[in-house]
Amino acid sequence: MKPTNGKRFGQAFSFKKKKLGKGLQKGNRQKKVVLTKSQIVDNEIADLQRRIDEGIDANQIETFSDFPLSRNTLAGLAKARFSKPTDIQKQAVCAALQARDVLGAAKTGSGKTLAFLIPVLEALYKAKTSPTFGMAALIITPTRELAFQIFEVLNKIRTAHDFSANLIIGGKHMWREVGLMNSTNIVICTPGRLLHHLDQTRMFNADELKILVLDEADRIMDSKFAKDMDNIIGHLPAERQTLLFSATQTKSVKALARLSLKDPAYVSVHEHEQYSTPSGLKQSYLVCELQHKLSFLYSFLKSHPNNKILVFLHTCKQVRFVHTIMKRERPGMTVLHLHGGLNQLRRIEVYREFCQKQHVILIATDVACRGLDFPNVNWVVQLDCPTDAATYIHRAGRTARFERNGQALLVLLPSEEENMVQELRARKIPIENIRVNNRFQYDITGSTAAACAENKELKDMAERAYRSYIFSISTMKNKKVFDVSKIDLEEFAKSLGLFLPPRLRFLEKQQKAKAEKAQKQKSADNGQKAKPPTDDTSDNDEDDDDSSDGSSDDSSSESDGSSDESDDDDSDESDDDDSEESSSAMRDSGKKKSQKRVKVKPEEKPSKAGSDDSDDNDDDDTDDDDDEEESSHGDGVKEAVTNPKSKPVFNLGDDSDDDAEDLFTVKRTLMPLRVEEDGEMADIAADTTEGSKRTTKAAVVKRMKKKGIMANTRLTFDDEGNVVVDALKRRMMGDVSEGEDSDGGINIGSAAKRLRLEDSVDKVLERQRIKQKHREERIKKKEKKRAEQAQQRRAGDDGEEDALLGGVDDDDDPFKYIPDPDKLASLGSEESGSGDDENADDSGDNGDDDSGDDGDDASSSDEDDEEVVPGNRSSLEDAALQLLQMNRKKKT
Ligand SMILES: Nc1ncnc2c1ncn2[C@@H]1O[C@H](COP(=O)(O)OP(=O)(O)OP(=O)(O)O)[C@@H](O)[C@H]1O
Repeated sequence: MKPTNGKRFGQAFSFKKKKLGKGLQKGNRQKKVVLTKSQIVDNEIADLQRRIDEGIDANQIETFSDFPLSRNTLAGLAKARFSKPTDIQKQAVCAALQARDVLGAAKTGSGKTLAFLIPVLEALYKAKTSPTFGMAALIITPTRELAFQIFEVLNKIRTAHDFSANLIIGGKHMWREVGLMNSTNIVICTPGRLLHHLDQTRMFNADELKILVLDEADRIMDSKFAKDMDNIIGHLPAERQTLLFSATQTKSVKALARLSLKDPAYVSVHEHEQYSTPSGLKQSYLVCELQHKLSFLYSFLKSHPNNKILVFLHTCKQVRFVHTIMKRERPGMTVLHLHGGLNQLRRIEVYREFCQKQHVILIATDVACRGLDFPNVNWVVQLDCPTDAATYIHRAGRTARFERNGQALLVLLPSEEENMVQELRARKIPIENIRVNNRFQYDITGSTAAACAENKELKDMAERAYRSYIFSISTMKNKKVFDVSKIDLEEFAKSLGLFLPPRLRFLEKQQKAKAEKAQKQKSADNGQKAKPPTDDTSDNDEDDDDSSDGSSDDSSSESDGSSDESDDDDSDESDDDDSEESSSAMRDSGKKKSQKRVKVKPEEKPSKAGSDDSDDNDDDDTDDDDDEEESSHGDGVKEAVTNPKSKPVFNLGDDSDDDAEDLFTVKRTLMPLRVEEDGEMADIAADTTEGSKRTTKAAVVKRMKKKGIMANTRLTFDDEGNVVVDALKRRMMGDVSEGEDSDGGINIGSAAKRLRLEDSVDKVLERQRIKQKHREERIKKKEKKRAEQAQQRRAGDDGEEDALLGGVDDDDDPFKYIPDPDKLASLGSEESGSGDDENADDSGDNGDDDSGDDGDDASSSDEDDEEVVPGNRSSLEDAALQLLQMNRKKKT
């Protein structure tokens, strides 16, 4: 019997023909059973489940088709050219297909991504997820780049499935993501952004979630993300499958309990191997002083020209600076940088560029340390010591991936060597010590200093890099390895091109809090009475307040030191930047200047300094408040100034706290002295320093605006203290000064323009002033000469003498011979053209003479003035010239 709807039947039949194979077709030809697509899927799922229930032996698996996987997944894998599963894939996929929670651990580059992506596709397929279903799978990673990479792998293998997938990683407009969230089956995200959506996006929920994956699970479950993760987990249904993967898997019961895993399968394929790092990875370390690191890096890059090199540093600010310096030094390869401070687009661009290029250097924070699968990296250089062995493993694992070879080099400070190497060896990391051949070393310290000297921006970068590094070291948990007291700050600053080490307030605070704590402990131990109420006690109270706003608590401020992985990049010391810039700018002016300034300080408070000296040996000193520190630094300052090398190293131990404080406060004492010159600015600065509170530049500008003080203006005062308004200057300046400030603050562009103009106006006026002075001198000389002549004549002729003397003495005005300008007004109007010419000439002169008003110029213009002496010319000429003089006088 022919089907009523031939077309439909034909479709169904041809589909059946295609899907069911020849044997089945023959058998069914008579019955002609029509299966819908949905039924075929159901049958396939049932068949897969049956195979799974029968049991899968990971050891029997050779190819992906040996797994009970859906045809679509197998097609995707084949299309992406994955045929043989790796060890972790065999084990983890088997466990996950049995719907178990999985804790997967395997060496870096061993294929963990596929080990969780395959179960994700299968879980969704079995749940018959359609694009409108909502979020059924959630993959959480610590970084955006890793999320992006997973998304790309997923896109390769999901081609035959029709699940929707999307990246939710921030850096895009929220509203765009909102649209995506509700129509996406597989969401790949970073924790912060996901939480944002879970909390704020209407209609978005995770009720249909089938499978949760945490890639780099140990990182995601550690303290940095703990809060976010707890909140996220609160939004997820309890009934779900959970897969955790990492090269350094967490076994923390506490962390796992938070995820409520149910009888998880612990899959650790390399647990019993001799080493925890890939066999193709050759690892070595060398010891290098901090101040030589930059030169070492440059030497290394120069000596490995045709390589792909990944360099790790602690903080974004270091990365920015080192990247700029390396680019300037031109090591012969493209230099890229990657860190959390870059915008999303740039991050992805850099990631792609580094993947694509063969000979390239990438300087990065730990944002690039986990999971990223850069192809063919030859070297991983850890220029800053990793926070712990796990970070080392992840960083080094960016090379020697999936059966390839690679080299990892770790650079350690002498103070880091012993404990770090011990820690690495305890984690089964084979690492050997190598030495640098100094013959092949370049030294870029000089060129870095020169670059910083000529480029303010670079110098600021260097300062930030300096601070952020010290901050990261001082907040590291592992105090055995990271000891800020062992850093030679002065030398380190020099190596970054800085003349003097920038001030480190967070360290001061830390020290203060530490000392306070120690003192409290000490007095508690001794059962001593509290100190008698002196100035000190009130000071201590202030200290308590101070320390409460931040770093007093060591443990709370401790971190892993690196500003990196998540999207909240270096929040670290950035607060200091603004407020410290002013002090750093001051330090630019050099040691000589600072010597002058700091010497003043002890004289200002001699008695206090003296009293503090007496306490110097007392541990209590370290509890003193800011004022006392300043005074007590009097001697320390002198010492530091006369012998800058005397205390190059901070010693944070009890005995040497004083020394460290001395060095710190060298900079602090400079602060008020610098601003004293600036009139009212001094008040502001004094206000801000008095209470030991630092204000930012922005705050100072605000206050200046409030007080109506114009920035970059010079006020001149007369003897009575009244402001002298230079009318001529105003006129010459025109209305440029009016446009100086914009509503939003100082307009740097117009301020600079105005200053330039002001400068040239000053030059013109100065030239006028000098001319005038010379003129007056000449006139005086002539008067004197005339008086002498008159005296001589008087000797011979009394009558004549009277007349002459009367001519001089009757009137003190030396310009008596100049006609009344009003009388000459009409003449002047006729001659005004010549006056203008004169002006034009003057301005022309000045225009040429940028170098200012040296003697030559003055004399050359004086030649013209010689002719202005009255009496040598006709009365008309004289009058015109006198008028000119009048014009000039008026102007000045
Ligand atoms: N079965 C496979 N066949 C061929 N290549 C594979 C296979 N599985 C993974 N790879 C390749 O191995 C490389 C490393 O894979 P992957 O990034 O998943 O490693 P990983 O274990 O997650 O590393 P890490 O611990 O650094 O995150 C990738 O380039 C990937 O394409």
